[in-house]
Amino acid sequence: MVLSSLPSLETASPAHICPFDQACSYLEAAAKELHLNQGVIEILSHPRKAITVSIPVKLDNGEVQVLVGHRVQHSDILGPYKGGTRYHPSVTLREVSALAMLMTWKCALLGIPYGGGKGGIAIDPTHYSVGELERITRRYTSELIKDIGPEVDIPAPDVGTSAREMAWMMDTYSMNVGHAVPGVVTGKPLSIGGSRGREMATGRGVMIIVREALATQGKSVKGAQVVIQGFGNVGGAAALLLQEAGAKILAVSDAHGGIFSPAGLDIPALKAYYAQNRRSLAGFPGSLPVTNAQLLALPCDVLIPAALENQITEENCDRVQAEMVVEAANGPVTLAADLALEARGVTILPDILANAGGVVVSYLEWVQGLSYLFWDEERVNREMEQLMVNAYQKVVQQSKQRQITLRLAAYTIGVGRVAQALTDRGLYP
Ligand SMILES: NC(=O)C1=CN([C@@H]2O[C@H](COP(=O)(O)OP(=O)(O)OC[C@H]3O[C@@H](n4cnc5c(N)ncnc54)[C@H](O)[C@@H]3O)[C@@H](O)[C@H]2O)C=CC1
Ligand SMILES: O=C(O)CCC(=O)C(=O)O
Repeated sequence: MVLSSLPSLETASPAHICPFDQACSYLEAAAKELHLNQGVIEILSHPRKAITVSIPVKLDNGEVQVLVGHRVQHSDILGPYKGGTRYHPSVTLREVSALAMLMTWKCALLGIPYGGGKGGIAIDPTHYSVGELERITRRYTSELIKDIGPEVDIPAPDVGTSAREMAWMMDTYSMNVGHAVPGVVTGKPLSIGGSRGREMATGRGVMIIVREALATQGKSVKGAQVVIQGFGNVGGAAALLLQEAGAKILAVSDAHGGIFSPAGLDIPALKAYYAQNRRSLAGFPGSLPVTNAQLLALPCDVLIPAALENQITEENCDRVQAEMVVEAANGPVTLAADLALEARGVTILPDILANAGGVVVSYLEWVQGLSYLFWDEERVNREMEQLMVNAYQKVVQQSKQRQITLRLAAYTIGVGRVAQALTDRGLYP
């Protein structure tokens, strides 16, 4: 699949910045630093397989709609393709391809035996009933039946999906092959072989990276002032766990806007309010409204974009006042903004490290499934923390040794491991 041959319409992400081109730029920078052979770079710049499917769905009112879904399998050099499934209107083949490539480097950086993949359907899930979402998910899974599996490609939740969709995927796959196959997805409910700790895992990993990064700078998470964009699975969990660790959460937001409190938000109370208030942050007692643009510009120690890509751009990065940006989302800082922030001395903890807690616990879920064992949450959290801290330390060490940014350091480790495996397997032509 040659991505450059895709229609030009596909190159336009919401912010008109192509996530796949950006992902390739980071790959090229890492390859240059590592003096990789051009043939290796060529191979790694292309997803191994990109699948686009039509998903006809009968709506509750009897109408038929045909949706578009993708699954991109970037690399399986180190193991089965692994990565989430996104339901969001901005989903395109190029976006999914970029996210699949990030998964390859993320899994390699964390030292887990997976390649990289990602999938998605271009829909706003809030516009569909639960029944419609189930039919959409089952049809999408059926279309991918020959391309996924516990040893082939293992989907997980991402934006707009959760354990519920993973259960539907697992059930559809299992019905098609004729027996239960829990290992075809991770992030599934506990009742069908999910892992304790998976729901909070990405947020927990973010908390660990914030804590470690502050400690490296001789600072403590206790009292650190934190601002978080996105209050979903990742942002919500990160807010809760960072507050538990002693940080003050000054502001949070979702797609509709945010709230701010100089005294710090009470996150458990806010979560209860959000659930009761039809998932609206507005009007939380003691808070002031902020727009997403204002939120990114609030003075704070740590800014955590935990929503979508291309949020901190060339246009708004001058207004960012945080001393540290921790990428809980995938690709929230554009390439141009990354360079500008680094030049100003802002520390950026890159996505492939900062949000890896989710895929690490997905891996632990898969390992528990393969060994027919269920660990308690303490063990899951402990094993995940060990892998996260280890990866963090390796990134810091690489950054110091090579005098490069933390992002380039993370990429050189991830890309370097995949390139080495590619060469050792003899796949280099
Ligand atoms: N769920 C997971 O385990 C993992 C997720 N990620 C990444 O974390 C990010 C968030 O994912 P989840 O929390 O799972 O998704 P989610 O669907 O649970 O939550 C997304 C949140 O972002 C908000 N949002 C959407 N557009 C926004 C905008 N323009 N401005 C501000 N907020 C906006 C939504 O309202 C929601 O609060 C994504 O980039 C995803 O790829 C990364 C690793 C694992
Ligand atoms: O848990 C997983 O397998 C994938 C998580 C994911 O999509 C991500 O890290 O971006």
